[in-house]
Amino acid sequence: MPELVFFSGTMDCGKSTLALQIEHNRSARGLQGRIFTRNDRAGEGKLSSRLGLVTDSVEAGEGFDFYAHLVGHLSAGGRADYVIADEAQFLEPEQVDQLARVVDDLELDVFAFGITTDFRTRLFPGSRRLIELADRVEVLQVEALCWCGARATHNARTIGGQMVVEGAQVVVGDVNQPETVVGYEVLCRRHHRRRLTAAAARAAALSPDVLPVDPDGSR
Ligand SMILES: Nc1ncnc2c1ncn2[C@@H]1O[C@H](COP(=O)(O)OP(=O)(O)O)[C@@H](O)[C@H]1O
Ligand SMILES: Cc1cn([C@H]2C[C@H](O)[C@@H](COP(=O)(O)O)O2)c(=O)[nH]c1=O
Repeated sequence: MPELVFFSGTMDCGKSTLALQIEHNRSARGLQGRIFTRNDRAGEGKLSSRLGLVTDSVEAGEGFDFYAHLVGHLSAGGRADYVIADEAQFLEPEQVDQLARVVDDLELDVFAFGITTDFRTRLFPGSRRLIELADRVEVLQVEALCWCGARATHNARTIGGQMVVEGAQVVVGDVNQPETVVGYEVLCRRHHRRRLTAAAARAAALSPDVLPVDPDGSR
């Protein structure tokens, strides 16, 4: 039975790498995939991983119709054995519905990859719809880690090195960026709640201990 599978996790946990591996293993056996992405850091029409691998893809931008695209491709004599959709958090809910229809009506496996929640810990609309519709939701085996060593479960956005909790939901960016640009850092929930990034924790550790206040003012 074909399936809609959602591989989800934080930023930097290996989702795009897995997408490229699935593509590699299947194409090595003569299968042909249709690869889609949206707003990849490497640019339009690219699916890239931090391991340096990149492949061409179809940009599934605003209003793009997956079902119509695949029906058009197949009707024109094209082949499609499976579908990969990376950065799926950015998809519109209707586009996720189209992916489910691709599984059910065109009988193709669809592998979607995306981050679950945004920098404010809220579900992205595309991820929400995938959780609602997917046959399976898979959490990646490689753990991204918070600076404290705990499993990273949340994504923080930083501007000028400071964690922020206000701003547009979508700002394309990366982890390990210089302080001057918008960046991201993966954290455990405890440190996300306390807004304690690696830099903030370092600064706190370096600052001199605050002495207890002397109640009668004699010290
Ligand atoms: N220099 C490196 N050596 C080994 N592994 C690396 C290196 N750089 C990145 N990685 C691995 O790649 C992962 C990020 O992969 P990527 O597919 O780009 O993540 P995602 O799509 O989830 O954001 C990291 O978690 C790490 O495991
Ligand atoms: C948390 C968060 C992330 N983004 C952007 C930043 C990146 O361009 C992608 C995630 O890509 P990755 O391959 O999973 O690292 O999403 C965003 O726009 N808004 C957010 O809140």
